[in-house]
Amino acid sequence: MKYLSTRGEAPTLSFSSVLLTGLADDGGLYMPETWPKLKLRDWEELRSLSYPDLTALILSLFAGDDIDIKTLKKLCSTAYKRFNHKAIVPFQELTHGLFVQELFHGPTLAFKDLAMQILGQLFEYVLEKEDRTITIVGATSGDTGSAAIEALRGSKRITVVILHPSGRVSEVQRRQMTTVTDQNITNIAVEGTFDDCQDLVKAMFADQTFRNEVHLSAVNSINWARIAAQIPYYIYSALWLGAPHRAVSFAVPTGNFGNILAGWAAGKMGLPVDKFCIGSNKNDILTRFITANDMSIQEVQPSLSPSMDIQISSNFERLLFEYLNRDAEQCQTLMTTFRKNGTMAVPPPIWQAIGEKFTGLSLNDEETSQQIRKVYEQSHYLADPHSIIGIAAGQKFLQPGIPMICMATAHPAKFPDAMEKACSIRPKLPHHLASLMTKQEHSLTLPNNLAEIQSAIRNAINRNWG
Ligand SMILES: Cc1ncc(COP(=O)(O)O)c(C=O)c1O
Ligand SMILES: N[C@@H](CCOP(=O)(O)O)C(=O)O
Repeated sequence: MKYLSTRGEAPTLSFSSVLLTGLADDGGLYMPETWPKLKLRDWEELRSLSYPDLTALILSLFAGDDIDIKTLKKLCSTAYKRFNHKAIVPFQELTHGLFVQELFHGPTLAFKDLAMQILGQLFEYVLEKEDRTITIVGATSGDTGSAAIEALRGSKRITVVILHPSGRVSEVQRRQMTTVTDQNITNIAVEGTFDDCQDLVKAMFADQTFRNEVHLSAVNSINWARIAAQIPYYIYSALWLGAPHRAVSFAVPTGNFGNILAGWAAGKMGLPVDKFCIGSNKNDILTRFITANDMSIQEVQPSLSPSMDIQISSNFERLLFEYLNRDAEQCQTLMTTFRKNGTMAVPPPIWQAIGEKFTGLSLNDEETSQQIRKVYEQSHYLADPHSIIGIAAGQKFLQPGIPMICMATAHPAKFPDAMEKACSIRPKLPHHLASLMTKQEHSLTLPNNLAEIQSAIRNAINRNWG
């Protein structure tokens, strides 16, 4: 299996190289050259597997000859040992035909653990095999950072630097990152937004000298391996609800567009999906695009769902590339003008085609609180301020006879203030995080300045490796 860049000017790479490369040399995102297709007997086999084995099988279709299935099974089994639910990704029917799939039973209580715990295993395996070291610089609006730190802390081959927008993540999210003391971990609070943090990461990838000097790699969903590892839970719940013989729909609270793109990738592999329902908070660029072909960047506004306070959704580029019939030149032109002018003129036929598969709903903070309260009162289900937006989108677009699976992406205890405001309940952190709020924090605060952050990264590398 080979991978090519959405911008068409980077070398094609194998799965392991894509894992270590992160962002393509030409600024594009890697995509599989062809989509692996699941045949009828594959579905039967998948149905009989545990979640870790199902994940290994799906990953083997993307890893090609790079990693054999036996190894993948071992890595996936280790990755999911730290989940505190037997089913790993359990789901339940909330109201008739509407299901909630909980993706937050991993160590940091958000869906990021599902891919990140595997990435940790994959990185160690490939780096060991190639006898290499890397520096990972990640951007987070709250959850990717702690999941990456938890998956990679203590690694001898990886220095990890996480950039988060200063003052724009919840206290629990910040502490999950800043209280970790392993010497390979550094946190930087950037004076800016998540989009600024993500732009800094992309600028570091564009700086070839720096990139080569530090052996830069990525844990954000710009890294294809992240997307690949998020595909299995879509297949898992759909299988239990009748796939491939019956179509399902998914409702996903969306920010960087990685999670929902993984579901769409499952569709490309043959999973019958009726609709993908995007849930946005007041940073609603994706919903504006779906409903009105308005892809214009507005200022990022802090909301009750901080992890979705994003305007520039990296993975939209992957979707665009595919709907442009893989015309990398056109994709490159659209993306470059988008960043230059702050708006993208998606050709109307492409917008219409996307609109046949995707729908969108956005909630402001007041609506988010109301929905949390309503779902709790009606169904006794406590959804966090991100998950509730997916649930609201699922409710809006539910069709008779088509199961709607709403992705619950974080545990409500990560956002106690928002939960208390919405429904007067302050959910408790699970036992393993009981001391989080009293531990000492360690982080740097830096301006949104590439040179200063690169210098801090060099210091982090020196501190870690001497
Ligand atoms: C809790 C939570 N929900 C939803 C999202 C949005 O997911 P994505 O960025 O993959 O669209 C995020 C951030 O990624 C998140 O942390
Ligand atoms: N919401 C994310 C933002 C980064 O998304 P990613 O999927 O590209 O890692 C976060 O919580 O950090």
